[in-house]
Amino acid sequence: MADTTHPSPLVPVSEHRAKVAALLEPTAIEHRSLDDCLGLALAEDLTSTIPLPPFDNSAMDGYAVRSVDLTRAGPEQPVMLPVTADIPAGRIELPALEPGTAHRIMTGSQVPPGADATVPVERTDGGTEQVSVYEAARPGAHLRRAGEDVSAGTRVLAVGTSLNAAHLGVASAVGTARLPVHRPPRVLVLSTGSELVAPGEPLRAGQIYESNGMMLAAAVRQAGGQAHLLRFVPDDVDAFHAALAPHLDTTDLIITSGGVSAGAYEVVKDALTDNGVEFTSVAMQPGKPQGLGRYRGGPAVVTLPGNPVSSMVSFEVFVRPALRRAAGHEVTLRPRREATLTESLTSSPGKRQYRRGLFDAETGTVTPHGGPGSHLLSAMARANCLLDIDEDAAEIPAGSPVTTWLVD
Ligand SMILES: Nc1nc2c(c(=O)[nH]1)N[C@H]1C(S)=C(S)[C@@H](COP(=O)(O)OP(=O)(O)OC[C@H]3O[C@@H](n4cnc5c(N)ncnc54)[C@H](O)[C@@H]3O)O[C@H]1N2
Ligand code: MOO
Repeated sequence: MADTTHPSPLVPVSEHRAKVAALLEPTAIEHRSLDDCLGLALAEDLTSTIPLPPFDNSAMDGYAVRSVDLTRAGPEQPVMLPVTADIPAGRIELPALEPGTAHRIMTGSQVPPGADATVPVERTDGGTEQVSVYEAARPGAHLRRAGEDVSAGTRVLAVGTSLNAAHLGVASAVGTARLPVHRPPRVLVLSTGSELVAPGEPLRAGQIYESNGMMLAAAVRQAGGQAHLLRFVPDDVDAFHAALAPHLDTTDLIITSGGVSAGAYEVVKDALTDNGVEFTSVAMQPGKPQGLGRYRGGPAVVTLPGNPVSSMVSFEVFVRPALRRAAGHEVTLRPRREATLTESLTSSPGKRQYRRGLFDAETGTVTPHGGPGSHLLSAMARANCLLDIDEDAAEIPAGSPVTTWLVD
């Protein structure tokens, strides 16, 4: 049973965060097909071996020409040129463009030797045997030069990049089929509490629907981890160990929620205290009761408090940055903005407070949303930011600058 007789001194948020970060090593590097890399972190710089574009090509559908042949062309005095070749995209062998002639050319097609401009088809009569051109062309007009985007040997993606659609696009464009990426950390998410009922089941007196498990598993996935949700471990120490046992070899991090405060039935605390996990109280609201360690010397463990807002805020403050770092991401923190508070706030001195809020990017203001209560889940679901309020603050007047973390 949990020992409630010796409350420990409050640990600063920064200290607990550093300890959680130190629990997780960077995950292994795997070479994955691009199709399987979205959202993962690149493990090495990607350098292009080819230029982009790989060859000079036309930016428009029209006619490849020599600009000197068109110096006198105008709307009233078209210059007529014989069309001596057709160049669809992908044509490899190209005839040279002889003086006084034009080649019909398509967007992306190679520019034939001798041509120095493209005339868009709209500036011509569109002829296929011969073409009347109604506009002069400056040298280089509507051409895209080899290497204009990327020259061979340059870095196109940096190690630590969180791969998005454009990154995968450029990796494909330089001919990469597979990329070295960090394997997503494997996270086991456990909920404890005999009062918990699966959503979809009937709710009896004294029961609540389980929500932390789904929420934390989703937060793990959004952070770039691979989550396995194990719900409804009953408030029983043996059942707790038995639930963990089959997953130990395939888990990097165990996240629990609930069962860590001062009550008589704190199963997480009771099961983990002599099995590698240390429990502390952090100078933070919400999210005071916390724990961390290694389960029997194996996977890392972070125990989060059961109140839903406490669980989620603790995940944001402690777990998300550590997971992102272990998964190799250069950017581990949420975007932060200094915003002007629209209404006054009170806080508990001695505890760093994280309130939920609505950040308005247009006005640069932030409005607290919902009260400080750690059961106010629906207010958190409507919020778009956390207000990071200093440990020493007691009252923050409207108009004060406050650091906000933008969450999604
Ligand atoms: N005497 C004291 N009581 C409490 C203290 C304290 O210092 N002394 N701390 C309070 C604070 S702060 C928090 S936070 C909570 C943390 O409690 P636990 O981590 O032990 O969580 P539980 O007691 O199991 O549950 C708290 C609350 O959250 C609900 N819950 C739990 N798990 C889930 C879940 N998976 N899905 C939805 N809701 C869940 C649970 O039903 C309770 O309502 O302790 C305070 N008490
Ligand atoms: O830590 Mo509790 O989170 O204040 O409700």
